[in-house]
Amino acid sequence: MWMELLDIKSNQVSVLLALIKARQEKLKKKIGEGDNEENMLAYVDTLFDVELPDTGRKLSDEELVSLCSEFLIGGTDTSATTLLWVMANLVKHQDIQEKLFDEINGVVKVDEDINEENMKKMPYLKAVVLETMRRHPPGHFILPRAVTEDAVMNGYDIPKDAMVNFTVAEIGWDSQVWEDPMEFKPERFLSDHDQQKEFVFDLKGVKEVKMMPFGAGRRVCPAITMSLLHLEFFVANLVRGFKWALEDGCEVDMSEKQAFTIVMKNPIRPCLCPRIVS
Ligand code: HEM
Repeated sequence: MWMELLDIKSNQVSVLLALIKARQEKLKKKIGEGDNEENMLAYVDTLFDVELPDTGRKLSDEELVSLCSEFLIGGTDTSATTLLWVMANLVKHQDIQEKLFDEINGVVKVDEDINEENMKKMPYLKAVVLETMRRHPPGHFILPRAVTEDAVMNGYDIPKDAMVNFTVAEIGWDSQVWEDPMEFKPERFLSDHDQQKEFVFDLKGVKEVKMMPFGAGRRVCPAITMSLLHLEFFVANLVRGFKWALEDGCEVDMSEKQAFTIVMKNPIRPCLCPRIVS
């Protein structure tokens, strides 16, 4: 098992390090100066000159690989899994899919594309994505935290240096906070929605933590805004273009399976029917 893990790690290093080194060389030689691609700042570029505060040393090759793969893994599987859960719920709840389709159609003109501006006028779309993240957070734990001093919480002693984990899914399923927590009801996010203002939910838990699919505190996911935007964009386009359903007699199986994230044990195999908007 341990040898297998080391093997995977060494494969990861050999694939990513070649790309990282190629990028570093390109930057050094300033090949293609003036062309757009080279003027773009890549995530890895920001790591080359980092000096660690304690020792002043630069990041090692292995550390560069770890940081880049964290970014790639953290940014792909999470969004893909969430998208699958959204679509599964829309297939299961055809009424919700139709309501979302009507919202999109009411906002976007026939010859217009969906964009960031018109998505701001789609509170139900945002509610569908948030409800999916509450009911099916792709990660059931966030990164563990270390306790820096002895503490007492709710009568429990938490000693210094203890490791604390957060049960993300259970927080979002708490029946004292959410009515019918296991039901998929996007409307719950619209109850406080003031039509005059843009729909904002305290997802970072700044005032109170009601769910935490992106974590919380200073290590909260740095890509919240971008990933919500991506998800909303994908969902809006998929629903606008097609009616999503299963073959007659088939049912959506919402069972979960632990992979890198919590995925569908039996992913949906939907039938897509192009929507004709007139
Ligand atoms: C649905 C999409 C996503 C979900 C649910 C998600 C969730 C999370 C969670 C739970 C954490 C740990 C936060 C904590 O411990 O408090 C995290 C960290 C992180 N996420 Fe995301 N994430 C998503 C998308 C992305 C994307 C698209 C990127 C990058 C392009 C990304 C990059 C990162 C990075 C770099 C960290 C580590 C931050 C740190 O260590 O300080 N995530 N994410």
